[in-house]
Amino acid sequence: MRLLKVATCNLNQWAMDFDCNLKNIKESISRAKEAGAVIRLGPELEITGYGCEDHFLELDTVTHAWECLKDILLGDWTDGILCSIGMPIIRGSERYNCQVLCLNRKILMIRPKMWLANDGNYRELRWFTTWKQNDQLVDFQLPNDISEALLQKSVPFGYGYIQFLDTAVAAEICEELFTPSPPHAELALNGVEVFMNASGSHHQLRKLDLRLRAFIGATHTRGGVYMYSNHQGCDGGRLYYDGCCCIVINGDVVAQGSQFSLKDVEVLVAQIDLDAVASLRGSISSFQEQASCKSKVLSVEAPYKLCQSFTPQMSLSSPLKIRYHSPEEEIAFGPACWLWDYLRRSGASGFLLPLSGGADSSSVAAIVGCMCQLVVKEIANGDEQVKADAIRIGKYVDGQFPTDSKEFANRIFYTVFMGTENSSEATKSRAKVLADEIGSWHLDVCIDSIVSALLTLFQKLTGKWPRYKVDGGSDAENLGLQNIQARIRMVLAFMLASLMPWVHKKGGFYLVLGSSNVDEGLRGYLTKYDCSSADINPIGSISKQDLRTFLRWGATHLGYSSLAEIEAAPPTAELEPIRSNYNQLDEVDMGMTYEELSVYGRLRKIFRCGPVSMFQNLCYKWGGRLTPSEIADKVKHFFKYYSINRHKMTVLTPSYHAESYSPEDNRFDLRQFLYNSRWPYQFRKIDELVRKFGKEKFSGGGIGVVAAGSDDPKAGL
Ligand SMILES: Nc1ncnc2c1ncn2[C@@H]1O[C@H](COP(=O)(O)OP(=O)(O)OC[C@H]2O[C@@H]([n+]3cccc(C(=O)O)c3)[C@H](O)[C@@H]2O)[C@@H](O)[C@H]1O
Ligand SMILES: Nc1ncnc2c1ncn2[C@@H]1O[C@H](COP(=O)(O)OP(=O)(O)OP(=O)(O)O)[C@@H](O)[C@H]1O
Ligand SMILES: NC(=O)CC[C@H](N)C(=O)O
Repeated sequence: MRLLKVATCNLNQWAMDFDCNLKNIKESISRAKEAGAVIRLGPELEITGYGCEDHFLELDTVTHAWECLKDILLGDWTDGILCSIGMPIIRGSERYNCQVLCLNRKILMIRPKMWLANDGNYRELRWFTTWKQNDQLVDFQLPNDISEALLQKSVPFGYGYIQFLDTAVAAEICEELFTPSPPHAELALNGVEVFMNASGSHHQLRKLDLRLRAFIGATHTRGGVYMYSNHQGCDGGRLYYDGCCCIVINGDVVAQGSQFSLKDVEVLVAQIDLDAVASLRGSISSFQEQASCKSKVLSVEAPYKLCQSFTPQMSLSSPLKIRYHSPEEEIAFGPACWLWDYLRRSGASGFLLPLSGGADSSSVAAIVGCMCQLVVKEIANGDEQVKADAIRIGKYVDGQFPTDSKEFANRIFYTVFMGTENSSEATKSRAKVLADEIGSWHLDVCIDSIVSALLTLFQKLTGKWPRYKVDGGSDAENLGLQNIQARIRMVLAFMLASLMPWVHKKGGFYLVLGSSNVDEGLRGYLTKYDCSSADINPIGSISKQDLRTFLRWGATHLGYSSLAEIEAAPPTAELEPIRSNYNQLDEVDMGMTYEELSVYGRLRKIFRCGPVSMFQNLCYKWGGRLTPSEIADKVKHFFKYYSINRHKMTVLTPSYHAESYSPEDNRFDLRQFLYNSRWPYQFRKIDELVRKFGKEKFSGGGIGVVAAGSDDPKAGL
């Protein structure tokens, strides 16, 4: 037997905070060594943090990364353990995203990334170039001060593996695994038994199985040990890196780390028998055949042994049943962990949420409640960092710390209901009941006097007093009156967020939370610069449908029973007067249901449909119950409002990225914001198709879109 103990980790790095990152790296190495591991794998670009973006263009960033690496190599961290450490490296005039493989205070090899992540949220080609000389390992001259400090002049740089005396080990960097022709395939034929995948990969709902299937697929039919390490947490942007470090052998997961956690460092260790890899490979004839005529990959010799032979002191890690979170849990825990990182790193004293008692703001309130529960739980589990952060943010004194999530929420979470004459008692009371269940500091204010002050001013200016439509007013008057209420709420929310800490003698400021969902954004069913404008939004890329199932789940699993009643109520903006024969309803206002919006959203973004192909697909999907002409009207209606309102996406509050159909304009869904909203060419083509096929019967088929849940097979692996 060749017994090998390996360690991988989830690290909560913060882009550009070198001290924080170095501390976490050292902690993970220490824990790996304590556990007796001889390999330690860390996440991609772990020294700088993954999300540095244009900071990678600064020479300082690369220099500081070398300084941190030098610090690690001058200590005893790498004694007896192969450490794979991620950092940017400049060679000549090219900048690479690299894994630096170190052992016994020396660098054995530098492996630059060959296939960069460059779609969706990723833009690695903006900062790095790919390593293209796959048949070369070149000599890399270490920077002078590193070279002097380590007494090492140069190191092999390029694509290859490290040949130890008893096994072969290679890096495969994040996206490389997901390419059509991944390096591990030929590395396995070259005898590499251990693959180390350093990753910077973000959370997206319902995606974990794609990632796990890739690790399993990589080793199931060709044998091997697959180690995966990832960042975990908010490293300064909209993404939540969702950890899930794991170790897989021959297609079996033998160690699986957490997906959502408040821990800064999580180390996972497994003990495996490499003879199981050799034995599997030896039993597959096709593997033997391909290995015997493989194209050769270069290697670096390392005259060390990593394995132990058969000994009673070691046990073997056995296959685990993979744990998946339900989508409802993902909505609760992902944004909750992201919010915690944001809060503790922003210097704020808490959150303030305009709580309407409707589904969206109540979902945000529930997520903050969930965050408070996680904090209390983690402190009870002995996490000193979470405890220190919670004491600082909650302003606990005399050795006190949070032991009850409601009490903690009361210190750091403010909710405010801002009613008008159009608000119902039902929503006002739902907001209050939910706030009580969560424990937030709840305020209830009536803003009618501010609305009428503005209208009085307007009357003085123009001599006019606008009326609602139900009272005989025009569309413009009706919209104007709604938008005043909505925008006053935003101004008041920011005022309270800056002054309430002073009122409560706390100092600091509160972060204003936004609560518009992905569908409202897509349709533009929100007032620009109203309460949808906030500091951050944990649900900005989650669909209404997913939020509704989350609310039902939260009523029992988070213990906030009022969420069930909130979910059951029909969505309404309550910006127009309620009359015996009129009640403003979202879906009536929008001219489409939230379910339809989800379908349009997925077809537009995930399946890259323009108006014509969306129409064609929907003819197959909905053709059984709607005529082509009805479908054409729906598609045109959607594209008209999507394009009229696209400008609102340019000022969307920064939101947790959770959904691949997000219309977020700043980073993810890059499009123009001034459209010809009549789409004359495209709509004419649709009309031609309606004329041609208007009487035909369509049934079944189309792109496999369901309202929620179906997704791009590739996005956000
Ligand atoms: N192409 C363009 N490029 C840049 N800016 C453009 C623009 N077209 C209009 N604009 C600007 O945008 C303004 C129109 O947008 P906006 O002011 O948002 O107003 P608007 O979209 O007309 O109205 C807001 C809609 O959101 C609905 N709503 C539903 C639920 C809740 C809430 C809420 O707020 O709580 C609101 C409300 O019922 C109404 O239908 C124009 O007055 C103009 O200033
Ligand atoms: N009466 C209110 N009190 C406090 N905040 C409100 C009130 N009405 C609306 N808001 C805030 O404005 C946001 C946008 O209002 P809108 O009516 O569109 O709600 P929504 O997006 O349907 O969300 P919700 O389901 O929370 O009502 C809400 O999410 C909420 O944060
Ligand atoms: N950092 C990367 O290479 C990311 C790759 C891939 N798209 C992912 O989400 O995992």
